[in-house]
Amino acid sequence: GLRRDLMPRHVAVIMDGNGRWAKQRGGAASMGHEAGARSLMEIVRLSGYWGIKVLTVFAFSCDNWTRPKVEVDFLLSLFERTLKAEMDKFVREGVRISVIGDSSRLPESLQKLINEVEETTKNYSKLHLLVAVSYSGKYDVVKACKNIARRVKDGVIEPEDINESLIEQELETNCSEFPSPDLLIRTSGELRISNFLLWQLAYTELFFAEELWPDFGKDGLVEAITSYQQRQRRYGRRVL
Ligand SMILES: CC(C)CCOP(=O)(O)OP(=O)(O)O
Ligand SMILES: [Mg+2]
Repeated sequence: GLRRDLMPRHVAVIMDGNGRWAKQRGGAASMGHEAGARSLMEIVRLSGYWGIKVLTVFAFSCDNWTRPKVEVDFLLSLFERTLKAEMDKFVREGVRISVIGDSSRLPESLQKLINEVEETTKNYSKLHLLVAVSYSGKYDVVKACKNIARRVKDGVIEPEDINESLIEQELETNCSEFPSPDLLIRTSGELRISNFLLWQLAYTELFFAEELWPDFGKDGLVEAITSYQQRQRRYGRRVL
């Protein structure tokens, strides 16, 4: 069984497979995304119950903007509906919500809702849920570089002051108590990072699940965490 003392503090998830799940059932992608939202709420519930402190989920990447407008509009409205529908539960359970990504591209109504949800839940500490929307790892690093270059240009810092910690403070995961994921789970059998967190995944354990995201639940999460708990993390050292 799972060992609570070996629970990963920060789990990151690339939720993939909604489209294939819908196709298997003769439905449109929207049917898969609806099922995927239910899957996410189950994983949030289990993460909080098992004492995981941070859960970062890839909900919509910068590259997803190239999908058909009908699917993009559906996904954005699904985010809004889900945030509204689940808000009471987040408040009751003490789940802090942060949305990372280029929010300037989101509809005004969704930006407003995100600000309200982040403000309402900012002091909760049961579980910190980071939802990556209009996000990519390269977007995050480029933005950090711009901010740092501006500070050097303004004379606030010198190039010599730039180090790993200073960069991490500029990444959007800086809001998290544990910014580096211990475990990354990707569903649907795809074996790639797809421009998710990049800097932060430097020493993250990777787990690839066959299940399509809507089919990923307690059994899948137990399998992923059990695999994680059996691994020896060396961080490049020689361990005798
Ligand atoms: C937006 C994101 C959560 C969607 C993940 O599923 P997907 O639409 O990429 O599904 P497929 O890879 O099966 O098409
Ligand atoms: Mg996909």
